[in-house]
Amino acid sequence: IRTRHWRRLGTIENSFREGGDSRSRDTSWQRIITCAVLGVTGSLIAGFLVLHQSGDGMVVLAAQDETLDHRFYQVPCSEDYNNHRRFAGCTPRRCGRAVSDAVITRQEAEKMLRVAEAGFSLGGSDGGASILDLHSGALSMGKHFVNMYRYFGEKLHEILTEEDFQLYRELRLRIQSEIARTFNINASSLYLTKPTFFSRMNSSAAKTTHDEYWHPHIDKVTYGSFDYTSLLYLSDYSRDFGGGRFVFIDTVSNSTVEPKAGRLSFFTSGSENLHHVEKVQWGTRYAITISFTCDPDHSIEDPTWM
Ligand SMILES: O=C(O)CCC(=O)C(=O)O
Ligand SMILES: [Fe+2]
Repeated sequence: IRTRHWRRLGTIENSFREGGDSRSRDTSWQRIITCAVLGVTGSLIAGFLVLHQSGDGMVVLAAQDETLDHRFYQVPCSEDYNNHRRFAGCTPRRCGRAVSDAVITRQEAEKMLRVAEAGFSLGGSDGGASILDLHSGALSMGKHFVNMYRYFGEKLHEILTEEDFQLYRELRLRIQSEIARTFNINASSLYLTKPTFFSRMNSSAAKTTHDEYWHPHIDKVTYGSFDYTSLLYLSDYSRDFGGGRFVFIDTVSNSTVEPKAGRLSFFTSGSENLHHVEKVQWGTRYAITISFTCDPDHSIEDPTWM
């Protein structure tokens, strides 16, 4: 029902615009009909927004208890992309946010969750946020990071298998195709970039600034090379953890994507998509941030078993 409402909103917005144009052809009947149509569509939009707002006034783009095939919400692109080299066929011309529960299966997410749990079992932050980066080997450890490939050496073979790396690569490729399809760009002009990492968040008090995952930020500003950000969730909001919703911060109202195991959320990385993660209140939240750039100079290889 929600999906249908969402699609209908697009249609309503279009009819709104067409309604506006027709006002210039002004017979009084046309004006009366136009006013009536505007009134009805206005209340429908208001109704829609009420329907999709959670108790705290947040618009819910994707609720944990729904399964979405594909939902896209377009937003105007920011100027950020003009401050960097532009790449034809890749640099965003169409910006927005997408959510799909149909790209990655729950079983695949469960496998990745096991990889995350195994990796984090070797270390983890003293505060509320740990990261594990298969590319650089960075793993949170107490108040610092270690290079797990160097630190654990051969012992890692007992924890991370060749198969885990293969699955990671397979999911990454699928996500890349989905981004390309959604934003109408070439999948081959998109490159994996860093940082790309597993995250584990809980309600422990922050011990260093690295634990403060809840600050609003713009990925392109924070990480530079990002053009498209994707997030793959490995656990369920309200079942595995409380708080910890992903929030897009907009001028009129904020909107949330509630994490769900296997849910893929992706968006253009500029300031059109300012966001943050709410503080986790209880439980543990696992996700993977997989980032893409249009700039081949910033591309990184898939991690391999060294
Ligand atoms: O885990 C999330 O939902 C978002 C993480 C994030 O904003 C980031 O990695 O830049
Ligand atoms: Fe982010």
